[in-house]
Amino acid sequence: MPAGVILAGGRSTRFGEEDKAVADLAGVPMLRRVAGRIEGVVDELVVNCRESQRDAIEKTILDYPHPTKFAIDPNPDQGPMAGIRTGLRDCDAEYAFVVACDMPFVSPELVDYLFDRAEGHEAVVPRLGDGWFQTTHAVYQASPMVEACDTALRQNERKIIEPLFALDYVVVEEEDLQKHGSMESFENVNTKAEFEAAVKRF
Ligand SMILES: Nc1nc2c(ncn2[C@@H]2O[C@H](COP(=O)(O)OP(=O)(O)OP(=O)(O)O)[C@@H](O)[C@H]2O)c(=O)[nH]1
Ligand SMILES: [Mg+2]
Repeated sequence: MPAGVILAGGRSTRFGEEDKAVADLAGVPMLRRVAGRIEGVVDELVVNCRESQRDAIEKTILDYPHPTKFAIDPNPDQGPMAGIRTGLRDCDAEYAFVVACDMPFVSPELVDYLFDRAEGHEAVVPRLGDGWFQTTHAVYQASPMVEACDTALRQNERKIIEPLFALDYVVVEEEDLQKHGSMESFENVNTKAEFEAAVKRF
């Protein structure tokens, strides 16, 4: 089975003082919820974050049913694409589902479908009706994506979409996504208000 990579190296500035990754979302830290949602479709978990976040996050995943690993950003604050690179570099599996720590409604059915679509390709990226590529809710073949990220970063390119164009990638459109899981999967929690609204749904 493939790996799950959870990105948590951001500063949660819209959220406030607290690290949203470990914020208590109706009794379960948000990152732990994300990990739990995908535990049936991955068998390895890699968490990307800064060194200073590690202890607090580690406590929340001690009971995870699969091997877990931390991929610590060598240079913090280089953006989510650098985080994807750091996380994927530490995966044992050939393919990984990369997801942000603030997507607590991630749908395992949808993730499984993205894995299915990845066969024979280097990336599978959902695109919603608004036209945005959901690069932090996507499947990548680890080694080509790491290489593509390294190339982009070397060119001082931090746009998260950029490495994709160096890969053989599949785009899964909203109409297709809707048939394979809930669109709640793509919701992300940035502010305290969004967080409180999410609490009520659990
Ligand atoms: N490794 C790493 N991950 C990041 C970085 N910036 C954002 N991320 C992650 O990318 C995902 C989406 O980012 P945002 O929703 O902007 O989260 P954030 O940056 O922590 O929050 P804001 O400060 O409010 O933008 C989250 O899982 C973040 O943890 C970064 O500089 N490095
Ligand atoms: Mg941010």
